[in-house]
Amino acid sequence: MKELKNVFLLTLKEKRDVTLAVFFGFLAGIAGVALLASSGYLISKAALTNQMTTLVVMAACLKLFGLVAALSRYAERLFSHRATFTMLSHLRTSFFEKLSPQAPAIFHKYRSGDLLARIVGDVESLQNFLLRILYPPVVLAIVFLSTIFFASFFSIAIAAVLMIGLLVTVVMVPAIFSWKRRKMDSAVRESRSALSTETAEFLYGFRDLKIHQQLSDREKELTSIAKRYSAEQKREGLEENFGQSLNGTVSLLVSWAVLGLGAYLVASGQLDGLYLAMLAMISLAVFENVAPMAVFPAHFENNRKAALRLDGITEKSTTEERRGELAAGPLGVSLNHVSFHYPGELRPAIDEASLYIAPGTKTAIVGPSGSGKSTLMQLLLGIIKADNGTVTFGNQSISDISQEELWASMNIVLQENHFFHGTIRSNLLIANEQATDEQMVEALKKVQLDSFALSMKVEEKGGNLSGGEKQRLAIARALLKGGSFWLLDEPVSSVDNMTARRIYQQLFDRGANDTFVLISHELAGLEKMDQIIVMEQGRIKEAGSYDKLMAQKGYFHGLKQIEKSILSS
Ligand SMILES: Nc1ncnc2c1ncn2[C@@H]1O[C@H](COP(=O)(O)OP(=O)(O)OP(=O)(O)O)[C@@H](O)[C@H]1O
Repeated sequence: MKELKNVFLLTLKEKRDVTLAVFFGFLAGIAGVALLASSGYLISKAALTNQMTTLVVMAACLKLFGLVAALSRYAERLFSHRATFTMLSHLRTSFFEKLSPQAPAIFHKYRSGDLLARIVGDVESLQNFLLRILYPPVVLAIVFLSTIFFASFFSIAIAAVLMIGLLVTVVMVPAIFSWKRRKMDSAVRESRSALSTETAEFLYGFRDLKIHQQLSDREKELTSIAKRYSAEQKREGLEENFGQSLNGTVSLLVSWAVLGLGAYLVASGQLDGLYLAMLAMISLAVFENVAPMAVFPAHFENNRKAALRLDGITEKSTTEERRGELAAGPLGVSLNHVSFHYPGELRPAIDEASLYIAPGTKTAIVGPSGSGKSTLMQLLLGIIKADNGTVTFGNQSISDISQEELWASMNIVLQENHFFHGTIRSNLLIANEQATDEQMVEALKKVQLDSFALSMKVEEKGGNLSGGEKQRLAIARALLKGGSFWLLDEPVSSVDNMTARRIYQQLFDRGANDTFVLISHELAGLEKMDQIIVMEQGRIKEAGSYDKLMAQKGYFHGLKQIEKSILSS
């Protein structure tokens, strides 16, 4: 039950609506009982006596109870649904607030389809928390107890039968179904998540699957997952129907028992025959309210699992508050014996790395593919957290700095950069909403994209731009940002050498006093860097200026020789 504590607290934020929903739910239920009770009484009275005044009063009561029942049901629906939708909006907001600090590292752990299934499906499942879990048992209990109390004035035995009926339909049957559902795994939820995940993979990889003639195989796989999902839904539906039927049967049996017992009591002179029809009708009416309890176990278990899965994503995110402030001006950064393992990997991607990047200097990080350069970048960005060791900006540990503050001071260009459907202008404004057209045109010029008009259309994911154009547009975006710490992960790998050099020149001229950290496969042109850090298998092999590393005749020198021999052959 503790899994649902958070949803419960969010629902309680809507105390007023919840209380009104319970009140009107009770009123609708009790008015329904009163309606049938008075009609039973009316029928008996009409059959056994001829007091017109009583009949007229009872007929008026019938109308009144009918009206109250209908209006109260409307009010109950109104307040309960309003509370539910407000609670859902609180839930989405609080979930998103917990989730967003974990992005983009969260994709190391969850596939995007699975996340979508959780964000949409599981949050939606929780809309049933108030409507089907929290208040139906409360309303039902009050309606039932009031009815049993009323019936006890006429016959204690009939009140006891109603009480037994209550215990069976509200406690026993749901408890048995709850226990059964707990034993079943959450197959529907899991197959829904599998369907969503595989559909996302299918859509992302559609082109490649088509090229490799794997489309039909994947389609078959997807169809079988979809069928499994339908089958699980059907099984769940049947289970719910069975619960409802069982509860309905028990309710009718109880009504029969009331009638039979009532008839016996009338025959033995212990009950006035005038009340027999009324008590039988009461029993029929009160058990009508029991129907929601049949689906209670299904909804309870669904909600419990949904809350558990949502908590699973966000449990680590209730992180400590980060209060540290970054110093003004260009930043320096140091790593002290930092290690990092990707989850489930044996080999560390970063192994005991220590380095210092002074403020206002230019550092290149080089090394073979897979040596840990991008992982190091992610550590500097705070996207992933070191398992051991410390990352410090100025004199602040990265764990004390809020991600927003850190990123606000950085100009970041990654290997892959996202572009939104829109125009060049709208994509540039992401970096700086205040940027003027002149500044944007100037930035485009600096990355040799003078031919681009600001109004030029950009397709989804920059589909109409070449790889090199996308990289240059990303650099233009970074130029507009105005931070003083540059993190560039192979920013011009798809750009021709001549253009790449011009762009670097522009960047270094523009940020003469800024700190640059550049990841590169290219060993040419590193003479201008203040420091070169050479990585291999997650370790820092060497660090120093170009001249120092060449004079040292170590690893970097070796790489340069290999490069030279390849170029000359
Ligand atoms: N999300 C991940 N999960 C598990 N292992 C990963 C993940 N990302 C990278 N790795 C592993 O970590 C190691 C370092 O990868 P990283 O991307 O940092 O290398 P790199 O030097 O940037 O490579 P490249 O030059 O090819 O971009 C590699 O062995 C890689 O397989």
